[in-house]
Amino acid sequence: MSAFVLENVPGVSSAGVKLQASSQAPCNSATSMRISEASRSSLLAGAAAAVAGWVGRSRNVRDAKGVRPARAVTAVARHAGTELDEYGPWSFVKLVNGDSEATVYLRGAHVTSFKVAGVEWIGMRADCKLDGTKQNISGGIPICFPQFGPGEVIVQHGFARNMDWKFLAEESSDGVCVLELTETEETKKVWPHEFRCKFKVELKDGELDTSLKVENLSKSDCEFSCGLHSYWNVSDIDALIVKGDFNGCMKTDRTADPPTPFEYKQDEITINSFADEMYGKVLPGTVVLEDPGKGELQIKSGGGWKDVVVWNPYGDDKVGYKTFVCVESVETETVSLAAGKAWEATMDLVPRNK
Ligand SMILES: O=P(O)(O)OC[C@H]1O[C@@H](O)[C@H](O)[C@@H](O)[C@@H]1O
Repeated sequence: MSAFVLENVPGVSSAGVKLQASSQAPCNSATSMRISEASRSSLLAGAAAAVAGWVGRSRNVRDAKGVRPARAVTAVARHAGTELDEYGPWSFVKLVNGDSEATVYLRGAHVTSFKVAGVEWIGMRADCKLDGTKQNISGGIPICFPQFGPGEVIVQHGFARNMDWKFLAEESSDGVCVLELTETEETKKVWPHEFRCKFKVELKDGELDTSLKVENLSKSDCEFSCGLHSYWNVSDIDALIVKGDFNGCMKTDRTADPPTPFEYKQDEITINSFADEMYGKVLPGTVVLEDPGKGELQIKSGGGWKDVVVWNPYGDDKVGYKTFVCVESVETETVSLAAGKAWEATMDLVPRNK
């Protein structure tokens, strides 16, 4: 197995590696778009360099630990690999492992694609832009931190999803990427804490595991709420069944005025109108999306995730409501984290294609 990280290489190498990866299985439209934007001459030069392996590019290509790979980069798309692409307006990491692939943008540490044998499980909204013209990515797996939902000082769903996270090459490896976010002068204006968030995404063959760690690096306690506002790709929202340990939980219809919790008495959720619902304290646990058109997705949430929020703007064609559902792993209650302490939560995705 050879894993590598492609650094910001001027000219040929970046385009060449993307050509190799994309010619086997394009990951998403952004990848294809970037390749089509590349000049023919740099693609050809890059392709030649890739065929020749890393020879002549040893200063440009290294593995996650800084060691030159022992085999040509052309092998990476068929085995576990991790590639940083800094060619376009927003950088992203492409992970491959067997017949699985995933894409993670540095903007928001945002997973925008997870495919197994070509079947996409991540939902992207029709109004999503990956060209840098919109501050946040609409769809995918947005990380809402340090606030889930609206607020007066911090933007809706927090600032973390609107910021560029740092790719940690030294902590990443075959099929694994780790991204980091720390405070800035801007974040301190709205949330006066020093912190480190790390988001680890590990692509296995047929599974994608994520873990979010929040460390309080301040000298005093900090408070936050947090969530993965995950969008899942579905064949048809009307046919979808969401299953989980919901029977007996407290459900809040957040569109009601006032939103009053009541006991939910089923294990299934179906959606046939605008939905913004919170199912309290049903995690850690597994929620399953049963999609007659494509198979099932197990969403296994652990650690600090406690609540499930279901959101779908039913009827809104502009955002493509029919082919996605948000089933979110959330901690809606305020977490109080002492100085020097860490909070952690995991979400693992296990799809089974039809
Ligand atoms: O459009 P956003 O900010 O990505 O969030 C999507 C939706 O997320 C839901 O949780 C909110 O209740 C909606 O108000 C919001 O529109």
